[in-house]
Amino acid sequence: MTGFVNRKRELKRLEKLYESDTAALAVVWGRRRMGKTTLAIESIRDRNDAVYYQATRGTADQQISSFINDAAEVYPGITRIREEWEPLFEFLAEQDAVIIVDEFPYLVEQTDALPSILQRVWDHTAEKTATTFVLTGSAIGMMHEYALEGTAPLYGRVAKNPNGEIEVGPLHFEAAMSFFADYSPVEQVMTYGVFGGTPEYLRAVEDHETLEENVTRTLLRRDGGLHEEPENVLHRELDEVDRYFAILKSLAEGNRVKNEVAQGAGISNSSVGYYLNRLNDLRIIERDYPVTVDPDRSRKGRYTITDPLFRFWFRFVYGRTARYEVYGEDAYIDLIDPELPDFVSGTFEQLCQRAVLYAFGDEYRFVEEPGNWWDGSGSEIDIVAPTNGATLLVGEAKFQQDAVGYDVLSRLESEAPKVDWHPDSGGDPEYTYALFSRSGFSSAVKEAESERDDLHLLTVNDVVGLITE
Ligand SMILES: Nc1ncnc2c1ncn2[C@@H]1O[C@H](COP(=O)(O)OP(=O)(O)OP(=O)(O)O)[C@@H](O)[C@H]1O
Repeated sequence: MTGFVNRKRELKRLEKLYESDTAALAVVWGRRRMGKTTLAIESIRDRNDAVYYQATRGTADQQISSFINDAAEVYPGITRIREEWEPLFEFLAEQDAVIIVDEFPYLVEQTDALPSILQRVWDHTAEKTATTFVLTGSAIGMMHEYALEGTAPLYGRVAKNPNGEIEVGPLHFEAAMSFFADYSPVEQVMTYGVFGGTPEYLRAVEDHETLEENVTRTLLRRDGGLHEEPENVLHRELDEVDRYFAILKSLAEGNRVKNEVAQGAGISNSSVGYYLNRLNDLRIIERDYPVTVDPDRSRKGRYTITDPLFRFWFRFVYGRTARYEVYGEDAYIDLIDPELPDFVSGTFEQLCQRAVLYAFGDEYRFVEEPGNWWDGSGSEIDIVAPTNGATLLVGEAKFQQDAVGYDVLSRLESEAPKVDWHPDSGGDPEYTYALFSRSGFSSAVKEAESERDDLHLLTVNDVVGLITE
């Protein structure tokens, strides 16, 4: 089994808080299964001043007594303290302890004054010590309510510290690779494109043979471990779940602009924004802008389902289980496999955007993260990367099973001048073209590359190699 992977940045931030001479209150948040517990435990592995308590559902008395038991392993004196949260926390703060309360929302469900109690402990005692309190929670709405929003009781104390808020998101491609290191680059991109970077989902597919087997076993079968996962996450996090289902289904069908999403979901345009924002808080969807546009001043945003597993589920699993049962063993080959290259192409595109930084970083200084560009009249380019000079790098990424032909290059050349970008020095941009392909290039394209300096060809092996090097 793969050991602990990555999370170096998050560990460093926690370590800074633990080592500092001043008190710190930190919140570690992220969707369930992202690895908050694993991170918290790893962060105190070599410490002898840390209390780790994993809250479970139960009465407040049970929770307090479990907390005392766990804390007493490190601070035996705690058994003499009155069995109430306030004096217990004060006692530990006075020892300069590191205190991790995992799944803090379970405690608040029983003791709704707990955020205010903690606030009091902070102001009376903890603030003058070198203690660190870490609260984790996967109920994102609740973590916002208690600590992350401007009006939340603990907000000021968390926000005061630059390392106070630690969001645990999906693992990047290169970290996720450790779970399927034996796969070829194409299989790696496809697996990441279906399962994404949630460690628990990657655990479900490591040590297994093929993508077909993994998808069939975990997602298509009624008893598959991930068969109901997106549904469970939505039910756990949100009210009015039907509306969120309708919106995600609408997005999975290809609607991306707000009013189209609303229309596809059968929800009024004026209320859909609220639901989209909540899904954005959960990091299930995001709003993208053309790379040359300032998001704060643009109305051009398009929504996408960012989490690959959610995207896959809403496209291929939701409402289709009975059909897969009828197809039996052929379900994957007949119904999913033919659509997968198209489905995974968005993930491949994002990886190509990142690869641009490594492939061309020595030659150009990019002034924006490479990203998509589109206008309102049907023109679109997969990769656009403005530089600090006169060059605009433009690229197309193809994950199809055919070699990329000259038509792709011609189209890119005719679309490039439509991008609304000009060099700071004035004048017209010079273009550098990059084509990315899963299945190689036609001889005409290869010949063009050998004759021109402004054309670069990269395969999926190059892309994966550049990112993971
Ligand atoms: N950095 C990591 N490297 C390797 N495996 C990991 C990593 N993070 C998490 N995992 C694995 O993913 C699974 C889920 O992790 P974990 O329980 O820590 O998530 P969580 O965010 O605390 O979830 P929940 O909120 O549901 O309790 C576990 O099997 C864990 O071993």
